[in-house]
Amino acid sequence: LAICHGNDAFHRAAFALKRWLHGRPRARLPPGHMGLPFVGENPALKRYFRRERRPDGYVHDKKRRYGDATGGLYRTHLFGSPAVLVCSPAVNKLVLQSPDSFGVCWPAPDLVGASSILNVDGARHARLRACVVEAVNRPSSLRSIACAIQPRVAAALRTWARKSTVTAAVETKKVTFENICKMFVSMEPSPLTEEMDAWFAGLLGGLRAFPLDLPGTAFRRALRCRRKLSAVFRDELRRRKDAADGGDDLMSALMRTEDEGGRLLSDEEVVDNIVSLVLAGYQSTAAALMWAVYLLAKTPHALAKLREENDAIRRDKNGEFITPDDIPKMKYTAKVVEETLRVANVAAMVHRVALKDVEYGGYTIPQGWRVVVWLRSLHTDPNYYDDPLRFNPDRWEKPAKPGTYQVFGGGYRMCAGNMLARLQLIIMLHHLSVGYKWELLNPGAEIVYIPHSYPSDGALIAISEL
Ligand code: HEM
Repeated sequence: LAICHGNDAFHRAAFALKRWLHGRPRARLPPGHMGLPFVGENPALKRYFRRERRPDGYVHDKKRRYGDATGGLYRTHLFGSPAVLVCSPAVNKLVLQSPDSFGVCWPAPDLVGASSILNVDGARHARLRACVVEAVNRPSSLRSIACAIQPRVAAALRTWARKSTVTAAVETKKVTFENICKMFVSMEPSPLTEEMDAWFAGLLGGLRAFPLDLPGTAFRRALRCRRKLSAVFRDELRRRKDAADGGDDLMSALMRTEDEGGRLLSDEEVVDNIVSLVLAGYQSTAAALMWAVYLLAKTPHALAKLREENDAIRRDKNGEFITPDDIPKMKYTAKVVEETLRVANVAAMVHRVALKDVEYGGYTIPQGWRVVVWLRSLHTDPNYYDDPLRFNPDRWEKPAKPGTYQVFGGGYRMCAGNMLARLQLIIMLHHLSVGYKWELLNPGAEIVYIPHSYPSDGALIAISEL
């Protein structure tokens, strides 16, 4: 305890000295605690997530201890850096929508890719973002994507039923990866894509690990996986250029992207972005699909309503696949999608760094400190959602209170694939609800929250055709 207090006092003193030297002695840090030297509150965070299995307890206990009057700001030390944790609609908005004050901050930028959309700022970011949004998030592109991915989803579900017992987490990953390979680089499943899947898992493991480039570390392995993935995509790029075959997918859209001076993206930029786009869109979507399967199995009345709506659509369509034109009619399905995303909290938090001292509510977020935007605490706060841990699609009869629904982040870096993620959920919910019945084999399986939230058995289900 004495060491903790000593560490906190040290950081407060360093802050006070700096403010005093800058002639602003009255500036205050938000309330909170810096935890242990070097590791900060990481062990406490792990305890809440891993041992106590109540991830929201970390923020709720801070609110209880230091009060709500802070406006949702708490000082801490997380992921190797002094940090301010933010967790209210107003302050989240400030952080996510102020590019001049808060920049992107990845623990390992090399793994993400130096010229990736996730890493760059300013005009470069805007240019890449426009390209990605155009290629995967606009109604015109979603129409062709719906055609391309639906047969695979329908076939995957038939395979699940043939096996009769499957682990939803494994199967949703498989079908999502196959679809992403198809949409982004026109690759069909092959032994190579299977290897790539394992390399992406290695890459993701490194992003979550301490960035220590030593033999045997997850980080070293992730660097190796990234190099292999870059080599595969570089070969594909070269092949397209040699054959003068641009293709019609996300890679081709990146290959056509120009800056104001008419300069095309370099090969490195295309490759960096393809790697990070797969990374951004793959496991997140797969996890959301798995949670939909899980939550519906636990909520039969919601599944019955979903089935009723989708049966009617199927009858209207005479067995043809759905298109984005059908989506406005799928009102209950849309509620299931939003509620799944709210409860699943696939992206629990996002990270920024303060580019300058920022004042908010009488406190200072110091320049250079990490800012952890705790998205999930909004979605599990009873002030914003009645009985927040209950899966209740009907709650979407009314829209969420402003600023309290941030499953895709917000502002100029809000998820560039949010409509694509929603479309994939809608397509799977449609085919699953009209064609199959399923039940959880371990309904009481514990929920684990590290490295991300999922039932400990991966949602093992028995599934058969209706
Ligand atoms: C359920 C699935 C998904 C969830 C929960 C999710 C969540 C998020 C969140 C919270 C952010 C904001 C990160 C930040 O502010 O730093 C983000 C950014 C991003 N996401 Fe998603 N995402 C999902 C699916 C996808 C898909 C399918 C794509 C496909 C391309 C995608 C591409 C991106 C990109 C490119 C960004 C960075 C945007 C930018 O910096 O301008 N995401 N996502």
